[in-house]
Amino acid sequence: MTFMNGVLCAYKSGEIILQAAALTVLVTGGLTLYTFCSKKGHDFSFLGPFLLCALLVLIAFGIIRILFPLGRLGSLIAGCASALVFSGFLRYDTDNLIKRFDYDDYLLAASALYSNTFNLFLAFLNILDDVTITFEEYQSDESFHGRNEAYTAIENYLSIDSSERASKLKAKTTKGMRSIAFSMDDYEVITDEFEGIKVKWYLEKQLPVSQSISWDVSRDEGRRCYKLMFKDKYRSIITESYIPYVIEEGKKIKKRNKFQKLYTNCNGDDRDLWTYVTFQHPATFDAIAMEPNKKQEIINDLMAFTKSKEYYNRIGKAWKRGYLLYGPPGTGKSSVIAAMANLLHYDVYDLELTAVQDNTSLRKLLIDTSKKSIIVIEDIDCSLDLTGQRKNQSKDDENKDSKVLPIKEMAKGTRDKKKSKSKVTLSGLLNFIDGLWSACGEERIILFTTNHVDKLDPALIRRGRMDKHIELSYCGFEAFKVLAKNYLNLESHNLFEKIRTLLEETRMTPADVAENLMPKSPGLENAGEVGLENLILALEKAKEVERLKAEEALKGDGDNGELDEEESDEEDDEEDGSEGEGTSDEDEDDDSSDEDLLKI
Ligand SMILES: Nc1ncnc2c1ncn2[C@@H]1O[C@H](COP(=O)(O)OP(=O)(O)OP(=O)(O)O)[C@@H](O)[C@H]1O
Repeated sequence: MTFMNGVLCAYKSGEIILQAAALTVLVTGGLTLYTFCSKKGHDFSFLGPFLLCALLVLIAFGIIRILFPLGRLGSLIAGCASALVFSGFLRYDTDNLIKRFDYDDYLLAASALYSNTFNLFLAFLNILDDVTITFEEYQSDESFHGRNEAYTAIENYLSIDSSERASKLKAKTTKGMRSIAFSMDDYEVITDEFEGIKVKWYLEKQLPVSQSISWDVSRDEGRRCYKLMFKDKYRSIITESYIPYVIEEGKKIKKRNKFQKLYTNCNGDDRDLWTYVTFQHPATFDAIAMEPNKKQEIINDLMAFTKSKEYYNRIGKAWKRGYLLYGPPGTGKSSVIAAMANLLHYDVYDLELTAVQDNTSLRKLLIDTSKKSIIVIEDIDCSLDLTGQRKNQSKDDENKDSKVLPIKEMAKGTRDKKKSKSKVTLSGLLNFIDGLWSACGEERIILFTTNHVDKLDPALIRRGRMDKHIELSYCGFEAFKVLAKNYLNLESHNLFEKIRTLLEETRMTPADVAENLMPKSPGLENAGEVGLENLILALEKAKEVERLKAEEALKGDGDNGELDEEESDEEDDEEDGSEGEGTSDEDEDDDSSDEDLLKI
């Protein structure tokens, strides 16, 4: 009984235990005194049968409460009734001890008195009991594998400092998490404090009700629930402020601990649509060389998107946003994607269209992406042939007939052969972006990159599908300053002005600027100056090459006159035809283009 008492007290707040103990001492002392004082007066032996009946009723009520929990009111009634019954027993047993028991019965009388006092204490404990809120691990209305999000958040929240707060801990490593996670063990109690209010968290393990075979291993070993205990007077603070706070904090901790993932659909394994590796790209917006205003605009746009759930609901649109990043190679398109993922802490799904068999597979891939993710299709102009097939088909046939294939055509032939396996259509892709299926899952960013924005089908990149078009261009002076700060830790230098002039006169990608700035040997003393001089040399060289090219072009124009013009026209036509691209085609085929099979 003493042991049981100890266990029970461990799960109650100290204040309640003290109050219950004080009440017990008061009632026990008062009744004993009264019985002693009325030693010769009243005879309480008549109470025996009544108390026995009352005890049986109490036991029956207890069983009913186990089968049909009657909530707080039930425990209040049970507490008051048992306080009365055991006060009666105390009175009755003390009376027996004084008047009827002889020396041999004292042991029995002492145990009876101890048991009465203990039950009285329990009754008071029951009356003064804390409010308890239970958070089940699995909710009955959720899908078979669904875990209660609140339970997971609480688990994460309690894992902070749990190694100091709980005496028995569980340690686990989870795929995709940064470190070993400690959490309180079953039947452990952790005390927490919120705005000066003390609460207790208790982890209870419920044994499985049915012994039926389940494929879900985690559920076979029994479900768990967290019980939050607090005093009734704090009910509103706890339910309105503390619990939302715990859940919010728990989610943040999960986000902090979680590794971002980089998924790919090129896995060669039919079982999993996506396979992933840990996403560890270090790019941040601070390191992106770009006009500061433009950079800030992108950051603001992304942040606004993450907070726009209500807004998207109100206007009746799926909560997703399309970005088109375009610009020459080496201007930082991939780096911006990585910076976006790091800023938002989203997973990245790198969708390789050439590996998707058909529209159905594309839809399956979409459904299988998680929320809070960025779906990327890089170099979309290389993945898709967007100008319709009829013209290309005839061109392909022509190519097949030709005996000697130029290297470019041979390469294209191999690529097309690979592409022909895929039957993804433009309409399939458009549906992927903003069709009915695109609304499965929320908080998603769809991102296309291209080096040739002019070659893309307008339907693919119209506003609404690709909401924001971001051009990444050659390095300007502001972008250079970011690179100089990052690569050389230089914010100003007397060579900056010269570089500014050269950058205005010639075009160089941020990738090339970065490469020139990068110190070539570690620990160089004047690395900053050497880097800047390297860049100046490279810029002057690039300027000279551009000048020579321009001169040659001018000279060529003068020599060849009209003949060259005709030839170049023919070349252009050929090129347009062979690549299957051109705005006029798009216009002609505008309506049918959505339905056309894309060569992937
Ligand atoms: N705007 C930029 N800011 C900072 N670094 C850049 C920028 N552009 C390019 N770089 C540097 O150049 C390298 C290549 O850039 P990145 O791959 O992002 O260019 P890209 O435009 O995606 O090229 P591609 O079109 O060929 O894929 C990066 O590793 C990065 O270090």
